[in-house]
Amino acid sequence: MTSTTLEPGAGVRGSGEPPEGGPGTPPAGRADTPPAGGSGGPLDICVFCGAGRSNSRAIVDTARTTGRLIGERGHHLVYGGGGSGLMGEVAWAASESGAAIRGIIPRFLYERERAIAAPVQETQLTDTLHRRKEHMLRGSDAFIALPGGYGTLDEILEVISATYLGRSAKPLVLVNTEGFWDGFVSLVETLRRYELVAHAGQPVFHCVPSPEAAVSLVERLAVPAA
Ligand SMILES: CC(C)=CCNc1ncnc2c1ncn2[C@@H]1O[C@H](COP(=O)(O)O)[C@@H](O)[C@H]1O
Repeated sequence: MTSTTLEPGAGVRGSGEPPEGGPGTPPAGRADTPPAGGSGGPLDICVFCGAGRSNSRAIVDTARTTGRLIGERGHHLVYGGGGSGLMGEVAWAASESGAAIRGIIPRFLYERERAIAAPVQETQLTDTLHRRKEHMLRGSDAFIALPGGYGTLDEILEVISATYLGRSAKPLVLVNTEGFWDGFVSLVETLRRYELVAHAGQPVFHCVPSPEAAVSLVERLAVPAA
């Protein structure tokens, strides 16, 4: 059974068949003890990751493991709605382990990112990338970022900005497979060193070595919506 939530003016699309084929812990956004969350209920976990597939076996495995864990632990997946690349890997693994899945995708990306091949139960079509991010931020309890490209960076910075400006308290956890995020963490340290960003009231992001650590951390920090 699939359903699609629409923005005004958006077209209805469904979901379809499966796609083809199926280190370290750098300093987090901040080192202080995070606030207690974790009521133990199911979370709407939004996963940001690449629409491409990556040439790294470890990164593809990270995507699959993240999706699998979300389903196995009884959580729901919110993601960018694509059916190919790392997004497709997360979604199919989550689906195979029983997760409810909501895909949020701009209409203009629906075909390009093979949303028809994604195992979503609910597809939300938006008019713009901006609206997609708004829905992801508002409709999720926590965010896990896997390796990705410009779009993933954009999504991460959207959450970081909202947290930094005190407009969100939802945790963001970066999965640092093969040190993928080391350069990003280092850039943030540079911004701090030059006093162009300050410490926010809470960590603006966390960085962990594995999907297991990421899911455990969001379970501890996130507060499910009532
Ligand atoms: C430099 C910069 C931040 C550019 C902003 N560019 C973007 N902004 C928002 N979403 C995007 C952007 N580029 C790609 N996306 C979308 O974000 C998702 C992840 O993209 P990516 O593979 O990480 O790439 C894909 O659905 C992709 O189509």
